[in-house]
This record gives sequence, structure tokens and C-alpha cells, in this order.
Amino acid sequence: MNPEPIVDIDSLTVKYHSRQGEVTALRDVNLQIGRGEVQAIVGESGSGKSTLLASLLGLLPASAAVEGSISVRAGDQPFDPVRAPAKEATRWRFRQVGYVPQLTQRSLVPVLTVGEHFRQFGFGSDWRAEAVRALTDLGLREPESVLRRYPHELSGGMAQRVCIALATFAGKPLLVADEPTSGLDPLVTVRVADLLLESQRRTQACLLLVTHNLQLARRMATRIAVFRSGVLVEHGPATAVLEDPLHPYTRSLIAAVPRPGHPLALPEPGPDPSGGLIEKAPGHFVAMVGAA
Ligand SMILES: Nc1ncnc2c1ncn2[C@@H]1O[C@H](COP(=O)(O)OP(=O)(O)OP(=O)(O)O)[C@@H](O)[C@H]1O
Repeated sequence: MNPEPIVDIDSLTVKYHSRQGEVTALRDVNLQIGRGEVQAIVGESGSGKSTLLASLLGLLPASAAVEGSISVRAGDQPFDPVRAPAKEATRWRFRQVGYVPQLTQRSLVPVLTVGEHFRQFGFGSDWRAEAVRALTDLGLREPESVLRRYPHELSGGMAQRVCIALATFAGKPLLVADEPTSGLDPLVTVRVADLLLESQRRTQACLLLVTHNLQLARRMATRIAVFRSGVLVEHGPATAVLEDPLHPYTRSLIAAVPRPGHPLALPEPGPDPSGGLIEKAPGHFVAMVGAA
């Protein structure tokens, strides 16, 4: 049985108008993400990943023209972040969305204690108890002492745990992680990926993971969506997309991952994708044009 959908993106097209002319950053995107799922969004630079995130968070610039809709069923009422007034979107993000930044000490505000970070992101008088629970769940001993510290008084590993706790505490149903491990070495990447997954599983949040890193997507994601030039070219269970990619662009992205003993192969341009998706196997979709 498919998990209850939290995010439903329906025929979303986003165009920017700039001095250089019109850019279609997303073209007719359809995507559903269920409760408890980890949905990776992969694709090269300029493929539309940030635009998808900005759409989902209600943070598109005023210059963007939007067709289609997004419905997020994370609260009592379905919410459309691309149509909501800015004030409402801010309130909604604050209550329903946990944002996982790049996980380093620099993601914390140097002049605020850890406790002050939690107080700003929490709501209600229970923030301290929630914060202590979140820090304890992530394996931090003496959480009360951690709450009194400034970011420079934390080790790198502690700061990463604090960032994950900040994003995931208070049971926010939607988590968004934008390149959370970029700049981290491979061993630390694995550790923070596992900590983030642990937190996500505990709260059964729906996690949208934007990444260039296919190995990270393999470790974390339940489903992978591959974007190219604003088009969703392939979407399916993570293992199906990575073990049996159907679209030539997905194959070229996988071929570009360096492996011991294999030369780095750069992606071939490949045919331009267009048209809708066809289902090749249950839940595994590929763009009609340019697919095998
Ligand atoms: N504010 C904007 N005004 C005009 N064009 C924009 C704007 N933001 C993005 N674009 C264009 O939209 C397209 C998609 O960009 P987007 O940033 O969403 O891609 P991306 O996959 O997130 O890239 P990266 O991985 O480099 O962040 C690109 O052609 C980009 O130049």
C-alpha cells in the first residue's frame, strides 16, 4: 500500500522572466511524496532542483510565473505554498517545515546559544523539554549543558547533531534538506546521513532531499526523482532507479560517479526529454522521449 501523500505536485510549470528573456525552470512536473518517505531530487546544475524547493517552501521570487499547483497536507488543512500570501506561507513554514541546512557549525548563529536557537524555532512553552528530548535522541549527553553553549563551544559532530535536532524537533511533518552533506568528508557524510535518517524515521516525517550526490541518495532515499532541464525524466523506488535506470540521462549521471578502478565518465548530453512519463514497472516512471 502506498503511504498517505503529504506533498502532491500537479502539472507544475515555473517560468522566470529576466532581462535575458524567459527561462522555463520546471516543466509540467507531477510528483507525490508520501508520509515517512525520503524523496531524493537529483540532477545537474540548472535542472530546476532549487526552483522545486522554492516552490514547495513558498519562496519563489515575484518574477516567477506559476502554472499548476502544489498541495501539502502537513497540517489540518491542505496548503498551497505557491499561491498562499507571503505572511501565511511564513507562518506555515514555521509550524510545519523543518529545514536541514548544510550540516556544519557555520549553519548556527554565532551570537546565539543553542537554547536560543531552539527557542526561536520552537513554539509554545514546551520548547525546552522538546529540545532536550531531541538532543538526547541524537545521542548528545548532558543536553541541558549543550543548550547553554554557543556554537564555537561545540565540536563539529555536536554542531551537526544540533542542526539535525533543530530541523526535526517539534515533530514537523515535512523536512527539506538542501545538499546537507556538501563539503563533508565521506565518513562524516555517512554519519550525518544516518543521524538524519534516524530522526526522520522517529517522526515519520516526509523528507525531501536535494542532492548532487547519488551515493547519498542511495543511502537515504526511498524514491529518487531525476530532473533534467526542468523536466522530471525518471522517478521510482531508489533501488530501481539506481540499479535499473531507464532514461539515458539517469544512466549518464550514474556513470559519472567515480568508483575505484573506473575512470570518471562525464554525462553525455543525450536526447532532449519532453512529453509525459510512462510506467515501465510498478512505481518506476520514465520520460517517453529519450527512454530506452
Ligand atoms: N531568479 C531567477 N531568475 C531567472 N532565472 C532563474 C532564477 N532562478 C533560477 N533561474 C534559472 O532557472 C533554471 C533552473 O535553476 P535552478 O536554480 O532551479 O537549478 P538547480 O538544479 O537548483 O541548479 P544548482 O544545482 O546549480 O543549484 C536555470 O536555468 C537558472 O538559470
